[in-house]
Amino acid sequence: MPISLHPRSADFPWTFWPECYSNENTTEPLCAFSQHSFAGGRGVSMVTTSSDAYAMLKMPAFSDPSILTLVNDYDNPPYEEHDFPGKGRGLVANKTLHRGDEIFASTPLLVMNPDAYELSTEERLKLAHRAVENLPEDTKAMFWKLLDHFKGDPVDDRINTNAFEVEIDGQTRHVVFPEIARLNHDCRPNAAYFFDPQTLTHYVHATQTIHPGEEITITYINNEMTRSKRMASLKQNWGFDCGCSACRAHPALTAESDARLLQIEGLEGKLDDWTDKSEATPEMAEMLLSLFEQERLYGSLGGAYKAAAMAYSSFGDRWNAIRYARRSIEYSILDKGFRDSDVYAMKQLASEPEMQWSWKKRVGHKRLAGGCGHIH
Ligand SMILES: C[S@@+](CC[C@H](N)C(=O)[O-])C[C@H]1O[C@@H](n2cnc3c(N)ncnc32)[C@H](O)[C@@H]1O
Repeated sequence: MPISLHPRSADFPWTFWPECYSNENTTEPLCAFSQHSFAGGRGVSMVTTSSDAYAMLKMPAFSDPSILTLVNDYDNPPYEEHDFPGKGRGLVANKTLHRGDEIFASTPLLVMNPDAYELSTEERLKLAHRAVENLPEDTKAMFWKLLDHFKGDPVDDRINTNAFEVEIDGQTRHVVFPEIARLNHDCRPNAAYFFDPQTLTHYVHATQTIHPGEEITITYINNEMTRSKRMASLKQNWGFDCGCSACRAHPALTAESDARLLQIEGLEGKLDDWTDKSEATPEMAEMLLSLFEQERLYGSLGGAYKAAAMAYSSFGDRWNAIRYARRSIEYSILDKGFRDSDVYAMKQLASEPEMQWSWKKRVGHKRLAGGCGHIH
């Protein structure tokens, strides 16, 4: 049953009085909070506990509105909407986008705490509907334009079709960004995204050159899996049969691609072995990079460049360690964000390789470069 939350005070930060529900499974009531002033009037609604909602208010996204001045700017977007048979609407570049160019920077219109699943379905849906109903009119209209793939409850369905799972303060949240929800999936995408929890901003950047007329795509899944696993994951979690070129390829080409992906997995394991028995060499890291390029997994190159930087560092090769650390930063920033620990570690490696724990760690290990087998 609905319950009341706090006595109303003069500095009440929400636009409406929150509607709340609880039961024997919930440790705290779950409520629908809305704030119209958020992000320059775009507004946001959250279905969460009171303690979580008030903790969010202390985050820079709420406490320092000036940090959001450059986000949600859609006056002159580098894309147009098109219809794609079999996958609905999508976005197509209307100018050349280079690697690193920003495509979106958006704040959410809905933040859902998965603890709401502890409520009865009826109460959870009441909160979700209340959260949408209480958004500013223009923002609400953006929500209703989103695709409802599963054709169930209209609010729940739009959330399930379009929400991203993100971490805010170490907690999983399901979050809806209306602009990014217009991007379709491709197992070999040309754009990557990351979420910055401090500013509650979701960024999308090009990871390779995107020519005018090309569809802008992201991956919805871990696209380093083999084709059958990728297709099963998309079907199970998103409810569609993937029709991207990597999924539609001839079985002979798919077999080659799957073999490369399995080799990537094996090499990543070897390069991550820092024991005395490690067989890792820079040549393995070069092979890993080559496989990522062949697979067109540009969004994941940050991790491969990191492995290469560390491999060279471990053999005391200063300039190759720096070269690959710089490349890792360039890619990882687009895929993991500018506050990511890998980005920070690679910045350290690029500026002072000799001071890092990996430096010369494998000097003395065998470094077999392969070759023709002749004895010279
Ligand atoms: C977040 S929405 C993307 C935008 C959506 N196409 C629209 O019309 O609003 C996700 C939905 O788009 C469709 N979709 C996205 N990528 C697809 C793909 N590669 N193949 C088929 N359908 C796809 C599926 O219906 C999926 O549930």
